[in-house]
Amino acid sequence: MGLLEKIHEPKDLRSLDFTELNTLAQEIRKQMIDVISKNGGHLAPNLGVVELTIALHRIFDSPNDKLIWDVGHQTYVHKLLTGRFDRFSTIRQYQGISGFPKRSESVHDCFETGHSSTSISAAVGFAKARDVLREHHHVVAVIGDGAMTGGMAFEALNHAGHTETNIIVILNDNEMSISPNVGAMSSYLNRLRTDPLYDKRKEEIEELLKRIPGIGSKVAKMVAKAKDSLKYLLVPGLIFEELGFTYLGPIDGHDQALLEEVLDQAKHKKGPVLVHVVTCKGKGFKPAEDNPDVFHGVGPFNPENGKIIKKPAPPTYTAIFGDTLCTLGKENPKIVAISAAMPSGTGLKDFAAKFPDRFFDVGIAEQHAVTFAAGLAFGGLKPVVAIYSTFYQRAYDQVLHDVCLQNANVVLAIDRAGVVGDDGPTHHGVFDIAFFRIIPNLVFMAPKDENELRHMLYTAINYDGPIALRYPRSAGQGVPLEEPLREIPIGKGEVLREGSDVTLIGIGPTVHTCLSAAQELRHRGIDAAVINLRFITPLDRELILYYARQTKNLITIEDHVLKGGMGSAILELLEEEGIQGVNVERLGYTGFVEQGSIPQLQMSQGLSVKGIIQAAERLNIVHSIPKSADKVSVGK
Ligand SMILES: Cc1ncc(C[n+]2csc(CCOP(=O)(O)OP(=O)(O)O)c2C)c(N)n1
Ligand SMILES: CC(=O)[C@@H](O)[C@H](O)COP(=O)(O)O
Ligand SMILES: [Mg+2]
Repeated sequence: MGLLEKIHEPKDLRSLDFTELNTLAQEIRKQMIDVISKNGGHLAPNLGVVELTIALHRIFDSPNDKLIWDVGHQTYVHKLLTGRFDRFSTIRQYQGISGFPKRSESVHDCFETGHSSTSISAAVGFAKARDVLREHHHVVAVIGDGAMTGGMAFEALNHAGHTETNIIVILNDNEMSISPNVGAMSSYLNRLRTDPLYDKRKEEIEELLKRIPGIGSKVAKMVAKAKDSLKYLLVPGLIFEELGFTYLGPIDGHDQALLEEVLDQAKHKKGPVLVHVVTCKGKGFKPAEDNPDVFHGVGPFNPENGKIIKKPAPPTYTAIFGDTLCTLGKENPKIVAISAAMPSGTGLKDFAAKFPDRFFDVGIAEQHAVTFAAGLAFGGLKPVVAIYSTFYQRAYDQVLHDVCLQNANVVLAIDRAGVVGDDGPTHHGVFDIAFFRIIPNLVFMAPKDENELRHMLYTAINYDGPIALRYPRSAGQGVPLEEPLREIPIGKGEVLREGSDVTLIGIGPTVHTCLSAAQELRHRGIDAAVINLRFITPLDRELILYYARQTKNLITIEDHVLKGGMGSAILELLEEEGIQGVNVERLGYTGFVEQGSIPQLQMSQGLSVKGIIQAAERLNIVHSIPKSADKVSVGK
């Protein structure tokens, strides 16, 4: 049995010496490589924080002291050290442990994260509560250099500094966001990391002091001891000092003894402290060290050589989006593309390479990304803002207030719309229909397959005003890509199948589940029409009302929560038009959706052929479900 299996809680770490800790670090890395090579997950971020997490759990006393992890994708080590070694092989799996902090999983997970740049705000909250309740524990936020580019982080630093709140912020600086980090903060940190002057100036000053007869060597020792005051003079960690923080660092984030010494120092300082830790993303696994972006969030791979195991599948919607934007970008020099720190995740890497002056990676700053786009639009360009659905939540006011209210000519590309799989509830894009469809002036569409995505993107580029399209984190349907690109008439759905007994209305890829269900219903003598709605706003009112009156039964199916979704919009339409005697069944999610594979989640949530048949049963238009019903489901 190795050391790791004997660690059931942080206190078990405190009896180990540095040789044993080094062995433990190796065991942790091996365990993560083994499990993530099967499950997939955030390997590189976690390999980079092994020594840091061990040190944090040795110097601080979780759960009395609060450890809050920004984004939380780097908490696998924390989970291994806080009693979840035995369940670690289930990480990110359906009904397994989460890949992010989960309060229900452990008392050591004091705050749930997943969206970036929230940790310092939460830490200030915990600290202020501690002070009001006259408690005396420590509060520590661990935030990466990427997350530090998020506006919320600055809001919190500003508040903490101003109120002199006793918190410790560990800045885990590995020069990487998902891709190489961007922005002025990143260049600033780079200067701090690599400031040759700091060491030189420190030596020069100490040499100078030693030369002063009599007192020199004593003063030199004193100054050397009071490193932090010397740093204050020398190291331009000033941005944090000016915000009221004591800045400690930069220090080697893989030097266990040094980490513990500095964390202990930070623990005894008054007021807000920022410890600048320099780490290597992917440390200890060469393929991940060499390609930290690829191994940031990785699928299954060969643990021997890091070779990614790719399953044959049609191109993803994201890939088709990126390719099409490059094609359109060649023809139209006004097209510019914006990413919030996720150029590869959003398929914009090729566009960035082909049109470097027309691509902007703004860092983890979705709010800025959207309003920046509005500025670009009124400046005469055609901006396309590609952000995951879940991260668009961060920029809601900017979409409403800065884009739609003033009709800015902006394209909102909403990637990862629908359940996204193993990332779980913090990342599922299942609220955007609700929060975007209510905004006036916004056209909002969803393609049924990758071919329609291309035509919709073409339509969006040629449309004058705010327009959004949502598409999932999955492979396309493998349909042939038609040329030439053509405009989709705004607000017009399409009838894929005629029928007289019930109308199945899908939006996006759920249309394919409707088509499969219609086949199944036909075997029971039920004649189902299938509509590809295409537009959430403006709704194709005429089409919906015609089929509502004709079949008297509607079943809507959306990869989205029911509340405020596409089905709600159709109910509102029937009510506005005073339509009576039409039965409606809506399929979608009733709340937060857990983690698991996309098909698993859609099946378990009733977004499947079986789900539609059961809905038809509830409408009393079909009476039994043979076993074969549930073989097919939406998405891949
Ligand atoms: C609001 C928000 N936008 C985007 C993301 C996607 N995302 C997850 S991790 C990450 C990069 C984080 O970089 P950093 O904080 O430096 O952590 P590292 O992975 O380098 O340890 C991004 C952009 C997110 N989780 N939240
Ligand atoms: C932790 C985080 O928010 C990102 O790494 C996210 O997991 C990426 O999602 P995709 O894998 O869908 O690009
Ligand atoms: Mg980083």
